[in-house]
Amino acid sequence: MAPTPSPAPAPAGPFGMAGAGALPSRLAQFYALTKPRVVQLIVFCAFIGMVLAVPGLPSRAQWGLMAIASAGIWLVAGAAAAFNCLVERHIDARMKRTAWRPTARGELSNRQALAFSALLCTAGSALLYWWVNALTMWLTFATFVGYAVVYTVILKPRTPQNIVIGGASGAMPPVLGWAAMTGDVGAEALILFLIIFLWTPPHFWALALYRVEDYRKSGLPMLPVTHGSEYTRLQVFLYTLILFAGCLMPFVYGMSSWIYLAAAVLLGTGFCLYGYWLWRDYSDALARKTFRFSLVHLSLLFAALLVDHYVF
Ligand code: HEM
Ligand SMILES: CC(C)=CCC/C(C)=C/CC/C(C)=C/COP(=O)(O)OP(=O)(O)O
Repeated sequence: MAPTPSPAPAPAGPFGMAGAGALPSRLAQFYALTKPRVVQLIVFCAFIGMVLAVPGLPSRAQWGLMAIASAGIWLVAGAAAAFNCLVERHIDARMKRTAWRPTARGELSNRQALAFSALLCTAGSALLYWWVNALTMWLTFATFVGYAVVYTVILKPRTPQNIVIGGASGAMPPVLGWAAMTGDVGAEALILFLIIFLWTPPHFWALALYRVEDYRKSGLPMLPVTHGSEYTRLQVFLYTLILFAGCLMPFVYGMSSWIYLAAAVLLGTGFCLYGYWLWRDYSDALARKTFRFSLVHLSLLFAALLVDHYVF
C-alpha cells in the first residue's frame, strides 16, 4: 500500500510565521492566527488616536494608559483575526495566499483556534475595562463583532461591497485610541475613522486584482470576480480621489499644520497616480505595487500626524 503523503512543509506565511521564526513552532502557529502585521498597523493607528487626544506631551500616567490601551486593543484585534481564520479555514485552504495558515492546514483544531480567540478577547476586554474605561472596552468589543461576525460571517460571502461596509471595523482604531484617553468620541477621531474607511477599498481591491484567480477559486464575491477588472480599477481610482479629499480634513478642521498637509498631498498624489495608472494600463505588477503603496500611504500619513502634533 502506498504511504499516506505527509502535508507539504508550511511555507513562511505573510502574516508572520516567518517573522515568528524564533518562536517554538506551536506558539508560532497561534501567533500567525493573529495576522500580526495587519494588527501592528491597526494598533499604530489606535496609538495615533491616543496621542492626538492628549494636548502636548503625555504625563507618565498617560503613557502608562496608552501602553495598556494599546495592549488591550492588540489582544482583541488578534482575537478577531484568529476568529476569522477559524471561520474561513475552508476558504483559506482554497487560496494560495492563505493555504499555509495553521487552521487551513488543520495544524490547529477548531477548538484550539476558538479557545485562543476567546482567551485573547477576554484578556484584552478585561484590560480595557479595568485599566482604561468601559466605553473603550465596549467600542473595541463592538469592533470585534463587526469584523469577526458582520464582515467575516455575514457580508464577505454575500456581497462585493463586503469590504466597504466591513471596512468600518478596520477604521475604528483611532476612535478606540481617542476613547481610551478621553472617555469620549471626538470629531477628530471620526475624521481619522473616515480616512481609514476611504482607504480600505483601494487597499483591498488593488490586492484582489492581482489575486483574482485565488478569489475565483474561493467562491467569495469579491469585486474583480463579480464586476471584472476594469470596473474594479475605476473604483480604485475614484476611491483614491475621494481619499485625497478626506485626507485634507485634519488640516481643514484645524487638527494639524502644514507638515501633515504636505505629507497628505504628497502621499495622496502618489496614491491617485497609482490609481490612475492602474485604471489605464493594468498589470499584476502594478497592482501589487499599488497595494504595497497603500500600506506606505497609511503608515506615513499617520506618522505625519504624530510629528505634526509634537512639532506644533
Ligand atoms: C475590511 C478591511 C480590510 C480588508 C478586506 C483587508 C484585506 C487585506 C488582505 C487580504 C491582506 C493580505 C495581503 C497578503 O496576504 O499579501 C491585507 C494585508 C494588509 N493589511 Fe489589510 N485589509 C483591511 C483593512 C486593513 C486595515 C484597517 C489595516 C490597518 C490599519 C490593514 C493593514 C494591512 C497590512 C499592514 C497588511 C500587510 C500584511 C503583511 O504584509 O503581511 N488592512 N489586507
Ligand atoms: C478589535 C479590533 C481593532 C479589530 C480589528 C479587526 C481587524 C483585524 C481588521 C483588519 C481587517 C483585516 C485583517 C482584513 C483582512 O481581510 P480578510 O479577513 O478578508 O483577509 P484574509 O483573506 O487574509 O483572511
